[in-house]
Amino acid sequence: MSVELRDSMCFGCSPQNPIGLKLKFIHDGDICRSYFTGSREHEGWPGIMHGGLLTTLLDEVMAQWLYERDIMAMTVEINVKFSKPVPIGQQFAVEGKQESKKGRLIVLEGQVLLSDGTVATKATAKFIQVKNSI
Ligand SMILES: CCCCCCCC(=O)SCCNC(=O)CCNC(=O)[C@H](O)C(C)(C)COP(=O)(O)OP(=O)(O)OC[C@H]1O[C@@H](n2cnc3c(N)ncnc32)[C@H](O)[C@@H]1OP(=O)(O)O
Repeated sequence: MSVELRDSMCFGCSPQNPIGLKLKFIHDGDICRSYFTGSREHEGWPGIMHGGLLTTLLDEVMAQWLYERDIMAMTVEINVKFSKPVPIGQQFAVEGKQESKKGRLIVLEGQVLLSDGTVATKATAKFIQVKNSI
């Protein structure tokens, strides 16, 4: 990898960040997937995952999809549709995959899936490829 994340304090994935989400990723064909179980610290409305945190989770799996493929890119836009509440205390999956690429602009799609397979949240994000010097 061109940019070393080992010493990073990335809020999404660093194991060293004491207040981070400490996400781990599974690269399954053309999908990057992570699992998360929210607790009281992650709620907005009582018992429900905070939407901003769901957005962070989606942004992170999409960024990791790119990172796994040695593509250094930064999020420039993200659109999120929250269709169903995501309860805390129950594991859910967060997935990302590439939708298109044109020049430096890469569009990815993401979704949050509840344990019964229901799609609770959908996202589309635009990333711009940057030089390997973030
Ligand atoms: C892997 C572990 C880390 C995971 C982290 C999770 C992901 C993140 O949170 S990233 C952090 C949040 N994002 C940021 O901070 C990005 C802030 N933005 C920037 O720094 C700059 O916009 C940057 C560097 C991305 C691009 O700047 P720059 O290189 O000057 O590009 P710029 O000329 O503005 O745009 C490049 C092209 O993209 C296009 N473009 C830019 N934004 C958009 C957009 N929103 N929609 C469509 N096209 C766009 C431009 O029109 C331009 O097109 P063309 O080349 O045809 O003229």
